[in-house]
Amino acid sequence: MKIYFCGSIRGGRSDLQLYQRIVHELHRYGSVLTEHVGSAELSDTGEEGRTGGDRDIHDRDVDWLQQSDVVVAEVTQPSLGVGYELGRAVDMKKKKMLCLFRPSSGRTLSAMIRGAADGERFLVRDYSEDELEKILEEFFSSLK
Ligand SMILES: O=c1[nH]c(=O)n([C@H]2C[C@H](O)[C@@H](COP(=O)(O)O)O2)cc1CO
Repeated sequence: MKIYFCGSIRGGRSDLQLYQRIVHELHRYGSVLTEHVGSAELSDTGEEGRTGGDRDIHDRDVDWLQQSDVVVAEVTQPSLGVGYELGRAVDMKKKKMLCLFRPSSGRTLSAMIRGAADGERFLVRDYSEDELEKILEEFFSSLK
């Protein structure tokens, strides 16, 4: 199973430790194409210095998105890139998507994400950090 994980980079790295935990957990279910999202070496400037620059990052990520079987996104920290990835994935029709949001952040999730939930293919799940493992287990066992 190929998993595309979305998390904020240039939108801000305050949830980095949680992304690391999610990436670690996702390895139990398949290969994580976007492991770098959970890398402590990546700051909010992103993959600077990459040959091909932002165009290359964009094209590689859209390609990975196309290859992926499922998309898991941590959407608490608002990020243009994550919103864009989710919109593109919706258009790819057959992908199953899980968006994880922490109400304890005090934020209100964008209507364009919560309002896209259909309870089937596009899931939005409010959670607290201690529920993470259980929620991922439920999600991946529902795919079998
Ligand atoms: O350097 C990068 N590498 C990369 O893979 N991304 C992708 C993966 C993340 O899920 C998402 C983050 O978007 P943003 O940087 O706008 O927060 O975009 C984004 C950047 C920087 O925008």
